Amino acid sequence: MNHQGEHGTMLKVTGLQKVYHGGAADVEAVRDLTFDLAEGELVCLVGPSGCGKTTLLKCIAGLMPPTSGTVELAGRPVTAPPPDMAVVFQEYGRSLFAWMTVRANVELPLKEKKLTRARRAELVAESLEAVGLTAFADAYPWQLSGGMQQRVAIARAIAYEPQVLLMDEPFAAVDAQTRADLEDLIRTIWRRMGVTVLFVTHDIDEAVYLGERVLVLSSSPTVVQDDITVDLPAERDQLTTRQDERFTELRARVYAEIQQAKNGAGSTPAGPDDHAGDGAAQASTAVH
Ligand SMILES: Nc1ncnc2c1ncn2[C@@H]1O[C@H](COP(=O)(O)OP(=O)(O)OP(=O)(O)O)[C@@H](O)[C@H]1O
Repeated sequence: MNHQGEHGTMLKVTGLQKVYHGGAADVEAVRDLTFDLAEGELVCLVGPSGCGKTTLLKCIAGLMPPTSGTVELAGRPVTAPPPDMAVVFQEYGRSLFAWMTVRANVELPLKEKKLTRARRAELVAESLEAVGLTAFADAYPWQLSGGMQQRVAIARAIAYEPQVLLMDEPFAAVDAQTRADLEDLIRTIWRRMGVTVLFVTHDIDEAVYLGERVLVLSSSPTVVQDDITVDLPAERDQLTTRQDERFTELRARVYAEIQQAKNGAGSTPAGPDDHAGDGAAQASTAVH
C-alpha cells in the first residue's frame, strides 16, 4: 500500500456509464456511478440481478473501457488492467490451471513481477499459510474441494500484494458452511494486510457481515441507490454478529433498498434512513 490518491482515496469511480452497442438495440447497463473507496476499506456492493455489477467490475479492472466517466486507482486513471489490482471470480474451477500444483498456480502471476525466486517462494508460502493450505502446496486443484480451490484463488490474489482486491461473487458456488469460513478468512486477511477490498455479492447478509460499508445499486440503468455505513464492531463472528440487533436493522435496510431498486425506483436515490427496520427482510436475503 505504497501509493494513495488525494485524501487517502484508493479507488475513485466518477460518472461511470457503460452502453453496450452492437445488438439489436443499445443497452445502457450502467448509467451514472460515482463512489470512492478509501485506502484500506472493505466495501460490499449489492444490487438486483442484471444491474451491472459485473460490468462495473470489468470497467474498474481495466478489462473494458467505460462509455463515459473515469476510474482512478491511487490517483492514476485506469485504462488497462493495473498491476496493483487482483480479481477473484466466482468460478474458481475455471480460474486455476488443473495441470499445475497449488504452489505453481499461486506463483504464476508473481513471475510477471521483478522478484527473486526466494521472494516469490516466501510470498507463496505466506499466502498459502494465510488461507490454511500449507499442507496442500504440492496437490493439484482437482484433488481439492470447491472451497479449497477458492482458497487457492484467494491465496494467488493476496500473494500478488495488490493495492486493491476485487471480488466478484466469489463464494456463490460453495456450500453454506464453507462460505461462512471463507467470509471469516476474508475479514482476517483484510485486517492483517490492510488491502482495499471491493466485494460484489448478491447476498445481503454476506454484504452486511463482511463490509464496513454497503453500496446498494439500483436496477439497470444503474446508479448508486444507497451508501450504508456498517457500524458493527470490527471483531465479527458468525454467531454473535448475525444475532446483533444492529445487524438485523442494517440487513432490513439493505433488503428494503433492493426491493425498491427491483421495483424500478432506481434512478431516484433514497433518503438515508427511510427503510430501517423493515420486517420484510425476514423473508429472504438473497437478491434474485
Ligand atoms: N456484452 C454485452 N452486450 C450487451 N448487453 C450486455 C453485455 N453484457 C451485459 N449486458 C447487459 O447489461 C446489463 C448488466 O449486466 P451485468 O452482467 O453487468 O449485470 P450483473 O449485475 O453482474 O448481473 P448478475 O447479478 O445476474 O450477475 C444486463 O442487462 C445485461 O443483459
